[in-house]
Amino acid sequence: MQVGCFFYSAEKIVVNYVLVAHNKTRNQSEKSEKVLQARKTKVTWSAAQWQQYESRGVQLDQYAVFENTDQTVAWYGFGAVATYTPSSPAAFTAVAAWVKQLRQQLASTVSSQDIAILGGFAFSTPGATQHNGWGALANGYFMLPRFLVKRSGGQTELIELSAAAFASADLLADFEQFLPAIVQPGVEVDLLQQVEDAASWQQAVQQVVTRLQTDAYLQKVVLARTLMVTAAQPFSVTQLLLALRQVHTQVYHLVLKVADQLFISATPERLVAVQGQHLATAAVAGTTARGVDAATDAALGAALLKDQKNRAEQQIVVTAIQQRLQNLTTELVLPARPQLLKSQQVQHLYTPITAKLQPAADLFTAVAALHPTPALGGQPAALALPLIQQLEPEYRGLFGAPFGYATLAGDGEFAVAIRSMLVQQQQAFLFAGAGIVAASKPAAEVRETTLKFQPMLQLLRGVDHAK
Ligand SMILES: C=C(O[C@@H]1C=C(C(=O)O)C=C[C@H]1O)C(=O)O
Repeated sequence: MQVGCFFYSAEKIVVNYVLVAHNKTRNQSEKSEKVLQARKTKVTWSAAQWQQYESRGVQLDQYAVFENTDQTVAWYGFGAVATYTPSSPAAFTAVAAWVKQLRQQLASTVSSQDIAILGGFAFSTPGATQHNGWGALANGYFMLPRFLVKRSGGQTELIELSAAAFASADLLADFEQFLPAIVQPGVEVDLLQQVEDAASWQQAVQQVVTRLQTDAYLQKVVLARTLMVTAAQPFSVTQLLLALRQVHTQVYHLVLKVADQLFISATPERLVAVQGQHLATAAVAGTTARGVDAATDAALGAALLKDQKNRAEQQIVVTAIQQRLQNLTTELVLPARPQLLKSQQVQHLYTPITAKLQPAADLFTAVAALHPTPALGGQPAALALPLIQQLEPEYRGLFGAPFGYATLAGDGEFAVAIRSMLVQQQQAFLFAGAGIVAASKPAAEVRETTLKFQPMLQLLRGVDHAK
């Protein structure tokens, strides 16, 4: 299905408009004082109408997008009723507690399945001097949107959330009123300058390889590098999002805009999805290029499936995920051999994994157990993460971290925010990493990360040049 197409029933139905707390939540609501109002309506917007709403929405101080890889589930957040920056090392527990608190404050018959927070965690806790360009996003950032658009099961719904009375009785009119009137124009930008750290990064990779060859315990370290791109004019958020949907299909689309900072990811990698007790995750690691034609592409894929170094690199991820889910789940199911996961520029080894969550576990305990998998951190994490901290030139911020949505009912999905960048006015910081093992060749890892910059570079070059 094309992104941005909303051709559903022509009728507008206001499902809920409830202003009083129900009994169950009254005590907690009184304690936390605020009461969260919610109402929703089914919507039937055309693609053009949706595009208009989005290009107005991106001018708000907060805008967020989560679209899953086949575009069957999507959440969009326009503005925020509340925001949360999880600054402690216990970020996952803190966000879980925030979601619980929101659920207790909900004073509406709109289902908690239809209300979600959106946003991303930081990859790690920033050190005192490590914030670099991340600013307000340095610790991760979550929002409970003021207006949510939810797309799932072939339907699109608009949900309004408010801590005060609604502006009018008409939800759609409130939405129209809330959005800035002017559509952001799409401007052509010239990429002026690219600053990369390939040479020094290659040396860091060599250091890691030496360490891997001499340290009996260290198996894998994922090292990332950055590319800074500066343009003559500020990048247009609207143009970037247009290109994101146009160029990158079959991947997640993740967007978080806070004031003048914009984080974008076109990642193929799921961290974890939870629906009821059902959990789905994936081990994604090992990389090769896409071929110029079908035959070359298939040959590259077949070679990757047979390659011992890449198979070992990916098996480390599979094994770690199995171990980490052991105490949280039952009925863990996974195929014996990896498959291929293909996106625009690269293909990976991929093992989908499903399991049943134990009653005491939930989406956030699963995120906490899994992040970072050895696909982004290394193995063992206790040795790999300090090396990353020491050798990487830049703080990762949201790069490689869990980004997604969580409903107030407890379901949700987090992707691993790779193939991503932070855009601020006319500057963009791109991130790309590669799993290093004892058999890695530093020059090949530079080529691999150069390839992994391409998805975001394409967006910066604009829709016209993107294909
Ligand atoms: C770290 C990145 O990708 C990860 C590393 C991979 C690898 O080393 O082969 C493959 C997929 C991702 O899990 C990235 O794209 O920046």
